[in-house]
Amino acid sequence: MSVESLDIPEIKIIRPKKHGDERGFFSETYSKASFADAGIDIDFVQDNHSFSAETGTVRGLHFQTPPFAQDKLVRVLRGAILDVAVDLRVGSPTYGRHVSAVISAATWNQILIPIGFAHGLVTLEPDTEVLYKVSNVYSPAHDKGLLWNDPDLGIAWPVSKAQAILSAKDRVQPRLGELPAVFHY
Ligand SMILES: Cc1cn([C@H]2C[C@H](O)[C@@H](COP(=O)(O)OP(=O)(O)O[C@H]3O[C@@H](C)C(=O)[C@@H](O)[C@H]3O)O2)c(=O)[nH]c1=O
Repeated sequence: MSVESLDIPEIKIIRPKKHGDERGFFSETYSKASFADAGIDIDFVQDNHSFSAETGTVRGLHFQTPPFAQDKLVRVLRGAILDVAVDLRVGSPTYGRHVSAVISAATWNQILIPIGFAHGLVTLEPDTEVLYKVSNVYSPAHDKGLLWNDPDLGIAWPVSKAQAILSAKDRVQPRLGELPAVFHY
């Protein structure tokens, strides 16, 4: 596998090897040992799988607060997403800034989003399935959001507000300036 840092260096793109043959392919999509060799030593405790029927489905931006904060390792089984991570760590040189990357079944890449970031995605194809590992259990009381189209974030989503398909809760999340300081650099 290869590991590459994005402009916010804590966010990594991981490309597992894909062994193709006449039957199809084989891939170690996660190996604790290989990740540890690459300096990524995270205990993942839960796998999440989401399916979005329509192109332009926006999920996020989401994070869980301590003591239930989560690292996330995201990949796409079918279709494609634009994945976005926003730095929420107060005191970070990249606080409030974001990175985005296309993650797709075709490229077989993954994105690692550590604790301290809000995470969101928009589907770029219909019938997109996302599978991601998280390092802490789901805690509804600690599950928080940030408004996906907060102008202060300046995220170039490929969908307009009118086109985006969102959950009811994600239409009304707080803006960055309204979030309490929960993560520190
Ligand atoms: C996140 C989560 C949700 N649920 C339930 C709650 C709810 O009834 C249903 C759908 O939840 P949501 O609307 O929060 O699903 P969704 O909007 O897909 O939430 C996800 O968005 C992406 C961007 C993330 O980063 C994830 O961590 C998660 O927050 O699933 C669980 O049972 N376990 C979980 O871990």
